[in-house]
Amino acid sequence: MDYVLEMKNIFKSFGPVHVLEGIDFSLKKGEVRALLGANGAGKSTLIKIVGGVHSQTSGEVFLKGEKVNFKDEYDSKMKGISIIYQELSLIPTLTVIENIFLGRESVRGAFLKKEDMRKEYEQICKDFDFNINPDVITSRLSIANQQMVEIMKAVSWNADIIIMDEPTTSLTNNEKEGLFKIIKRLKKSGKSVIYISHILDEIFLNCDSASIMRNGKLVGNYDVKDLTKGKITELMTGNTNSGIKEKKDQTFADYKSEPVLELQNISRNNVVKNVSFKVHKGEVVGLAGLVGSKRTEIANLIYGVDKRTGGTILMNGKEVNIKSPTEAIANKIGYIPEDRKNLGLILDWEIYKNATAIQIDKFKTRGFLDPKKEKEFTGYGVKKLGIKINNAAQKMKELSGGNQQKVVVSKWLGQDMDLIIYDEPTKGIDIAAKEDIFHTVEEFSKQGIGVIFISSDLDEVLRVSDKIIVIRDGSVVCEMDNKGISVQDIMNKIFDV
Ligand SMILES: Nc1ncnc2c1ncn2[C@@H]1O[C@H](COP(=O)(O)OP(=O)(O)OP(=O)(O)O)[C@@H](O)[C@H]1O
Repeated sequence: MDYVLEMKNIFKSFGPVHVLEGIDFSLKKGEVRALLGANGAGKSTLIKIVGGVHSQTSGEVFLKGEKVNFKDEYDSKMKGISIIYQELSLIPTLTVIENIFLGRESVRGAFLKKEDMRKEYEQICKDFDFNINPDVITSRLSIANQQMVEIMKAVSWNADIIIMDEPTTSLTNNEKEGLFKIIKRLKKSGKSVIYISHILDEIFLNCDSASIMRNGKLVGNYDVKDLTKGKITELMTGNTNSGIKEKKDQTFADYKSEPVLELQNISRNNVVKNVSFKVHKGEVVGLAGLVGSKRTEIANLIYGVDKRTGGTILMNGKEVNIKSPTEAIANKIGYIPEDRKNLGLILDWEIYKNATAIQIDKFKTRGFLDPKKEKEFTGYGVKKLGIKINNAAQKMKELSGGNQQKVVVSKWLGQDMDLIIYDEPTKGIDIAAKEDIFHTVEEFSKQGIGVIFISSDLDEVLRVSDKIIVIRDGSVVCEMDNKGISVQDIMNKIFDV
C-alpha cells in the first residue's frame, strides 16, 4: 500500500504523564482522514509529532516510505506538511499578505515578487470565496477572519499533507462551505488531509475514513460510511449510553418576579440597534443568529466591555450603568467568553490559579491566598465537568483545548450571580462532554440565575433554552418560546424566509 504518512507504535510521555501509547496511524495519497477522540484523547499531541513540535518518546514516522525524524516545525514544513492548529499562529503585527507568505521565499529558492504574491493572494481569495484586505494588520481582524487567514496560509504552502485541527470553530457558514470546497479540491489534486473536529456532521461531509482514539490509544480505523454519530460517540467514550438529551425537559424560569435583566432599546453606534429583551430568574434565553450577527457585541454591552450609545439596562428592576467587567462581576454578572485564549485564561498560569481567578477572596486564610483551598475548589470543578488534568498545579497550556474550555466554565461554579452569559461555550468540546456544559446551565438556572446562551449550533440552543431570541445584523428579529419549534423554524427567522 502506498502511504504518504505512516506512524508506527508511537509513544509520547511528558515526564511521568503518558499521553500516547502505541499509536499506529497511516494516510494514503488523496485520502481525507478524520482523527477523532474525546477531549484530551491525544489527537493534538499526535499531530504535533507530525508537525515537528514534539518528538515521540518512541516509535517511527515514515513519509512516502522513508523514515523521518523532524528536527523542528520548519523541518516538517519543508518536508511537505502544513498544519492549521487550534491556536492561531499568525504574527499579529504583520499584514495579512505578509503573514500568508512568511517563510515561503526559501521554499521556492528565490524571493517571491510582490506582484506574484498579490496575484496568488487574489487567486486564494477567489478559491475561498472570501474577501480580506491583504494590507490590513492581522490583529485588527476578527477571530473568524484570522482563522480564515490561517487556513489560507496553510493551504497556499502547497504541502502534500494538510492537517486541520478544528478549523471551522469560528467560521461563518459561507466560509465553512469555502473550506469544504478547498478540501475537495485538495483531495482531487492528490493531496492528503487529516481532519480533526468535534462537529461530527463535518466528518460525514468531508472525510473518507476515520481513526478513533481513546485515552492515548487507537480504538480502530473505519470507513466513514460505516459510522453513525452514535457509533462514533460510543467508540470515543467506550460508553454505550452517553446520556445525551435532545431536548430541554424542565424549566426553572420564574416569570412572576422582577426580571434579573431587562434591556430597553440598547444600542452601540450602528452595530447594536435598539435591542430589547428580558431575562427572568432561572430563565435560559438563547441568542440565535449567524456568526457576525452581533450576538457577542450585545453581550459585551451587558458585561461592560463596550460602551452603550443608547438605551437602558435594568437589573432586578433597577437601572445600572456598568462600565467594565469588574463592575459587571460586582453586579453579579458572569461571562464565559467565546475567545477563551485571550479573555478567559492565562495559559502560563497553573490550572488552579486560573480556576480561582474570579472568586479569589473566597480562598484566603487570614488575608493570604491558601493554595489548599484553591486546589479544593479546582477539584470540585474538575469533577463536576469531567476535566482531564493530571494535577491542579499543571500549567494551563498543558491541557487539551477542550479541557481548557471546561476550566473557563468551572471558574463560575459557586459564584454569587444573578445572570451568566455563555458565548459559544462548546467550541472544541467533544460530543459527550457538551452535556456536562449543558448541566451547568441547568444547575445555574435551578439556583435562580438567569442565563443568556449564545451558540451557532441551533440544536444546542433548542436543547438548553426556554426562550429563543433571533438576532440579525445587530437587531432583534423575534422572540420564540421553545415550545414545539424546530431548528428549521429558527433558521427561517434567521434567514427571513
Ligand atoms: N506539555 C504537556 N505536558 C503535560 N501534559 C500534556 C502536555 N501537552 C498535552 N498534555 C496532555 O496530553 C493529553 C492529550 O492532550 P491533546 O491536546 O493531545 O488532546 P486532544 O485529543 O487534542 O484534546 P481536545 O479535543 O480537547 O483538543 C491531555 O491530557 C493533556 O493534558
